[in-house]
Amino acid sequence: MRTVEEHRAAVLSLVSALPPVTVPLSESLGRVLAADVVAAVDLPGFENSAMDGYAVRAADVAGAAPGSPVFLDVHGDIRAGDTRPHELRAGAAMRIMTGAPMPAGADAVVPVEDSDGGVQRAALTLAPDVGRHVRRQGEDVRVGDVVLRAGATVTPGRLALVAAANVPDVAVAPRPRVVVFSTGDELVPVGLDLEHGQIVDSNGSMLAALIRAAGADLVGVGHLADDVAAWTTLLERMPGQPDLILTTGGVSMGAYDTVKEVLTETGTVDFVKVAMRPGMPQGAGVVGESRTPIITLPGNPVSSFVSFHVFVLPVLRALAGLDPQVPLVEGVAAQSWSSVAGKVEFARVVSDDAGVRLSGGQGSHMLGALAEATHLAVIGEDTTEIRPGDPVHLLPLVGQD
Ligand SMILES: Nc1nc2c(c(=O)[nH]1)N[C@H]1C(S)=C(S)[C@@H](COP(=O)(O)OP(=O)(O)OC[C@H]3O[C@@H](n4cnc5c(N)ncnc54)[C@H](O)[C@@H]3O)O[C@H]1N2
Ligand code: MOO
Repeated sequence: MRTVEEHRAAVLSLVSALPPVTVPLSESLGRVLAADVVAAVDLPGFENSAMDGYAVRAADVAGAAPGSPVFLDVHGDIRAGDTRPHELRAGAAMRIMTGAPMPAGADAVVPVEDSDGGVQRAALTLAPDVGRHVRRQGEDVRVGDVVLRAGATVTPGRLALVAAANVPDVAVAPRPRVVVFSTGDELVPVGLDLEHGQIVDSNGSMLAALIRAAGADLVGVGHLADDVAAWTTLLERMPGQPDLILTTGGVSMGAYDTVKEVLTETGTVDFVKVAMRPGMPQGAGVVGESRTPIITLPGNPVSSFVSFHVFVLPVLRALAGLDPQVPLVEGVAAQSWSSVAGKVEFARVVSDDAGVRLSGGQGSHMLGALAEATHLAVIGEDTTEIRPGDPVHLLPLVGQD
């Protein structure tokens, strides 16, 4: 039997990083930056007022106070967006609006609330310190500063920073193109009437969602019956020019495990047992003239879900040029449970302030516990018993808040 690490290394050896893509900033939300972003301008780009009021020389209004105003002539208005150069004469003030450029010679702003609001001549009742209510050029960001590092995910706040830094396009990690095939004669699309013996193809919906949540592009999804001819045709003409093909089902020991039968014949896909629970039967290799990487996941829904997190997610990350390994987080067990010796167990758990608990029944067909889980608890092959208070390594689930 292969170890989890050995099989992960085997699937990772099938892929190499795709080149980064450049996208308009408006399309970058949620994407991972592939290069540092460098500011094209200072922020603020010029010295400007933080308040609606009067631009002054602080020295000209020293001594102003409520009840003992200083009177200054007002030499015009400066509005936000005014691109003309202005100069403040000694002993005068200019009305200025929030965001408007400070006139040369001014070094402070008196808010309009601390005045009589005069337009020709104003009574000012505040003596501001030098620099008061003035936003200095470059105090936030300097032109040439790295404002975001490669690897950062673009959030609305970061997007605002890049826009303000006047950078219209960003290099981001590519979205790998993935196709998914569910296999098995028992599968029926969701919403149709089920005959006895039939089930809904929930893995198709699940894997499509996982692929999208992992930041990849789903470029094809389908169902294949356990039919060798259909498979052979498909392998000759794979739609969607995918970077990765995923299948679920048909990889264990059954007499009708067609995926295994057809792909074994190609000689380029290995079927192995991995020392893990769930997710023991796995397959991986390349298919077709394009030698497209393929990962064949076991059909049991929980096995498929766990295998996605343990093997497919690192491959998608590697294709996107990211560190394949998602960091584990630490939790503390709040209950006891037993784990099988000799296999790594990926238990479906809830982890919150109350600690780590199993999220429900752990059968590899049990979707109830999957739906409630926040993490997979990674229990080493030598551990057979988890007790309350034990530290637990946790793999965060894709798409989980
Ligand atoms: N004799 C043995 N039998 C089994 C072994 C074994 O080693 N020896 N391994 C078991 C383990 S572990 C797993 S996991 C499964 C893997 O089976 P397959 O990958 O061949 O998957 P299927 O047989 O096609 O289906 C298994 C199970 O999952 C349901 N299924 C399949 N596809 C879907 C889908 N798209 N959506 C929802 N549910 C799906 C299917 O109906 C079966 O109940 O093999 C064990 N057997
Ligand atoms: O290992 Mo299977 O994946 O138990 O369900």
